[in-house]
Amino acid sequence: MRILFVGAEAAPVAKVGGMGDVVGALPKLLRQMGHDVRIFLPYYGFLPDKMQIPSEPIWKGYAMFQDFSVYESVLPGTDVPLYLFGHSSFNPRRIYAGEDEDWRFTLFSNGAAEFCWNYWKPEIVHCHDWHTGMLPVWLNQSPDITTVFTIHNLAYQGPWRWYLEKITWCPWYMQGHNTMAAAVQFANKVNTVSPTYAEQIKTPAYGEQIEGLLCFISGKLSGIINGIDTEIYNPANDKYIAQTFTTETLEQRKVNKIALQQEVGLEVNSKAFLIGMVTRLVEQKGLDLVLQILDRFMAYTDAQFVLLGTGDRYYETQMWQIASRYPGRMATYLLYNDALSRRIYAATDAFLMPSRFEPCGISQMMALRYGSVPIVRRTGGLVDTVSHYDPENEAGTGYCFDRYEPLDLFTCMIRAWEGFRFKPQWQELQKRGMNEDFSWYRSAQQYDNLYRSMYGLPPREEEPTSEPKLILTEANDKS
Ligand SMILES: Nc1ncnc2c1ncn2[C@@H]1O[C@H](COP(=O)(O)OP(=O)(O)O[C@H]2O[C@H](CO)[C@@H](O)[C@H](O)[C@H]2O)[C@@H](O)[C@H]1O
Repeated sequence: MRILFVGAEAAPVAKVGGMGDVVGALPKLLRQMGHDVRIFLPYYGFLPDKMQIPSEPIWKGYAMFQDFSVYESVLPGTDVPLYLFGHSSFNPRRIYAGEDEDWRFTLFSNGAAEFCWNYWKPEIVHCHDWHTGMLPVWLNQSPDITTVFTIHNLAYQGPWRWYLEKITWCPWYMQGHNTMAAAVQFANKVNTVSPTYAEQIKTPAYGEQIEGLLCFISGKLSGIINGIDTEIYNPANDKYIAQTFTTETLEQRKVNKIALQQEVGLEVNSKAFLIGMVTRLVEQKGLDLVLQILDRFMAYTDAQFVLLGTGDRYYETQMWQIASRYPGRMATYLLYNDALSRRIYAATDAFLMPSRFEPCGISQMMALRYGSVPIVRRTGGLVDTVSHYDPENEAGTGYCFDRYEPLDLFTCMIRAWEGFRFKPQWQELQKRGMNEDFSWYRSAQQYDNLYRSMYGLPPREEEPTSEPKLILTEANDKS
């Protein structure tokens, strides 16, 4: 099938969070399964630094009284054709956070619709999050193009309808008070990124005001868990970490801990219990809980803590201030850095993710892959990917708590800190996590079946995976 992915992010060239991972990884796998998948992405000002882009556009179009150009390239490291939507509003060297956000992403969606109608006609347009929410509405005009809408984050729902009516074409049949609601109504299939979250968003606690609508369309709503790129994120050959390792050579992992402690200015001590966090600093990620207990946790224990993240100024300053009270024991890095994030996954003993809500979560899968034991709140995709540690039966992969309460998080962190003293059991816990299979292959098969179902085709028989299994046996040479 011909499939066009349309989204605001695509790793490795334009990524802020997990959506970029999905748009960057899934097309590669779907192409291996025989689909002609291509990506449509804004031409951000920083992209020429990261990849080769021809100077001549392949097509010029017109939408919302604006001229735009489309450039063709290839997503680096893959064979996936990448179309870049060129317009001056995307020239700044940023992905989000501008005053013209609503306007320029509506223009981007409009450009994508024009592109499908006039240049490369796909059978399926796979849209991601509110930025692309108007596409299912407009493409409803074309019965030969079907749409899939993936919700990565329901909290961000895009511009209101009154604003859309001022700037663009809202057809007479359009329903929905913002772009997210409109997409949910008009997409042929709607999915979110884990089965648990797909159920949760039908309730008032997680539905972000559109739970009624999501219940109403539940017949076309499903949950497909994300994967991670197990080739790029592989502790056995990751060139960004000080020491590669596998489940067989877990002892060597402490070299990474020492290297990280040196790098971020923590006291060098391979026996210290080191907790890491790599995250967008936003309410979703449970930072208000962390702020309520972190000071006490640091005061009561000898643990160390390293944070890498950017986001709300309030959380940035609060975390920075706690760090200043624990020199040598807590480090806060307020920046975005992929290489450092890998070193944190590879060096920390535990990884903290106490999310208020979590559609899927990629960081906890990365942590498991690199042997960092997740401490998570049981919500959304965290329920589907981390199982509760049961020392008696030697089962489970992480420490979990249920209620969104500071005391529950505190208790859970203390339990992990205590558990870390029992080295053989801890290592088994790490190994179980590292042996979990989070490769994209399984998700790709489910997306394939979703696409097939839209054309009345039966699900494909499960084929043996062509992906290397995640059971690691031998450390590859770093070179
Ligand atoms: N400062 C920093 N430096 C380096 N790397 C950083 C970083 N901050 C974050 N990252 C990286 O960004 C990714 C975060 O992905 P998540 O899925 O955990 O959260 P996010 O909320 O962005 O994604 C949303 O979309 C995804 C995809 O569907 C869902 O899994 C998720 O639940 C939903 O909230 C990870 O790869 C992490 O390593």
